[in-house]
Amino acid sequence: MLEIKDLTGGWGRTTVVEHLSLRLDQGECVAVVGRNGVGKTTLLELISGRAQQSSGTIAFAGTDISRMSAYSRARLGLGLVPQNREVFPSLTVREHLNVSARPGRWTQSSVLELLPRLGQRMDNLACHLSGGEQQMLAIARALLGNPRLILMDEPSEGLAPRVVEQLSDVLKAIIADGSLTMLLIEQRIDIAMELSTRYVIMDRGNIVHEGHSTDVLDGSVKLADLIGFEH
Ligand SMILES: Nc1ncnc2c1ncn2[C@@H]1O[C@H](COP(=O)(O)OP(=O)(O)OP(=O)(O)O)[C@@H](O)[C@H]1O
Repeated sequence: MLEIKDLTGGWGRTTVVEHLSLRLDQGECVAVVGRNGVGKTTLLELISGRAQQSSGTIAFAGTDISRMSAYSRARLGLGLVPQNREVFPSLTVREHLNVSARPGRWTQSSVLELLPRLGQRMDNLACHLSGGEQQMLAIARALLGNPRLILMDEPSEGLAPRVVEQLSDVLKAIIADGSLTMLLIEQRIDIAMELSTRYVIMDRGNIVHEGHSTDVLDGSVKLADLIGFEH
């Protein structure tokens, strides 16, 4: 469903991702892990079309999207939940949900069933929501666009532990639903491994290691050692 070959790109003239190749199959969740600044966000932004690709190809559902605008990629079925959420402070929850809706599996009622808290906040401005609620709103908005592939950038970042647990349950439900493929950046390794079937480790703009998440969960692979975290 997504086939990235020899991808190089970054921001302006700064190259961040170099000669990276990655393949995602329909329905799987792949976790991207690695230290800060190794290019995980840039990889997602290259796929979504908001960073600048200088060479290589990105094929999505059989179409080469390398030269397409971010808007056209979204229309083809690429959804993004960006790192800083990017909700509009002066729009209400209801307005966010109305603006992003496209026909498909996810409707306003199925999204609110998954995220009931948002249903109680429909007429609140996004700027009056807590960090966790804003994250749920960013996820709701992406789901309502009914993407085939969702790119999720550090969803748990900055959230209180209790909210992180709720978020993890929401992501589990989305994956279990089976209608989506997910590429997930998540610094909480335990959550990333529970949600994903495979992981890739990035370092200096490329994938340096990959494997099955169950090997990390059962302790046969020590991910922290491979990533080079200081422990
Ligand atoms: N929107 C952006 N505009 C310009 N430069 C960016 C942008 N996002 C990231 N960068 C730069 O790209 C380089 C790689 O950062 P990136 O955020 O991709 O890494 P990361 O692995 O996601 O790290 P982190 O976990 O800290 O987010 C950094 O030098 C960063 O400053």
